[in-house]
Amino acid sequence: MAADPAVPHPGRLSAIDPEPGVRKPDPLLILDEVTRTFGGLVAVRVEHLEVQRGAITALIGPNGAGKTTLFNVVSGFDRADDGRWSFEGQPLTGAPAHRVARRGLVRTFQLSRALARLTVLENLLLAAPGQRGEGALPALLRPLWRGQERESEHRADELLDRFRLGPLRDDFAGTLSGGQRKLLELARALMTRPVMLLLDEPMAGVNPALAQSLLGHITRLRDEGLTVCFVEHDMDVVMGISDWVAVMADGRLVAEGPPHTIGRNAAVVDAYLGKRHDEPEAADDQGEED
Ligand SMILES: Nc1ncnc2c1ncn2[C@@H]1O[C@H](COP(=O)(O)OP(=O)(O)OP(=O)(O)O)[C@@H](O)[C@H]1O
Repeated sequence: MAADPAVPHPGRLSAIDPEPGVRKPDPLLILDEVTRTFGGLVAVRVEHLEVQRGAITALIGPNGAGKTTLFNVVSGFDRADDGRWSFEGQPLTGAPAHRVARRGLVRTFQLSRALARLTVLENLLLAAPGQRGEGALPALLRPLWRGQERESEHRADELLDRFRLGPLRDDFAGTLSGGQRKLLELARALMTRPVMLLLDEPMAGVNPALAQSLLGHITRLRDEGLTVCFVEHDMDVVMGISDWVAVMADGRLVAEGPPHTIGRNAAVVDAYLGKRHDEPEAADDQGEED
């Protein structure tokens, strides 16, 4: 992927007011009044959020803040109760996952048990666009698909080289280490040449050496023009690679800003410390398993 000169450098974000819901110079994803409730619990209530094109945005917040639910809603794996969102200037509200992915907004998933039983290469080919089904029409179109399959395999090999997974091409995905699985998840998401990636805790379970390499891969993808939004608990990772940080607490967007401003933001300190003060240590001892 070549760098697109039309993409404003993410550094331009540093000139923006660090306010929740602030307008961005080139928003790729825009959310308005997005609400998701579970029974009486309001898991997400985001009034306005813009994600800048070509930047790495970290979505942080204490446990239960609504980060994953927001990812699920936007990527079409869950439904919102209310709200609107658009991607590249076109409405995306309520679109199912496969249509969201086709529009170029792709999220990574942890390797499932079923995928662990396939080889690394098969995992990538399964993520390729236009996977064919069974039946008469597929049989008729087979010659067309051969070309597409060659193209998918070529793309898969490019990605395996890029992430240094080439030697593991024919190994079962289930035999990979935690870090290698994360690389495979990233490679799978890139098979469709997305415009924006949603990564849920990309560093979880990755050893420090591979974490550095993974961070390098993510920043290089950003430098090539990809927009990245990721949920992460590790603040070193957030500080290390993000251009912008959005903070959720109790379903709401409570703060936004460049990474260096976030630690001293009162709403962020409240969100994290308030949570701990609300939950006395004794409660942990009596708590149920989750
Ligand atoms: N399917 C569900 N059914 C009921 N409640 C849910 C469901 N999914 C999420 N919740 C609740 O919604 C709230 C937000 O959860 P969510 O997982 O989005 O938070 P999070 O910020 O991603 O947390 P973590 O950092 O711990 O993953 C939590 O109170 C959670 O218990």
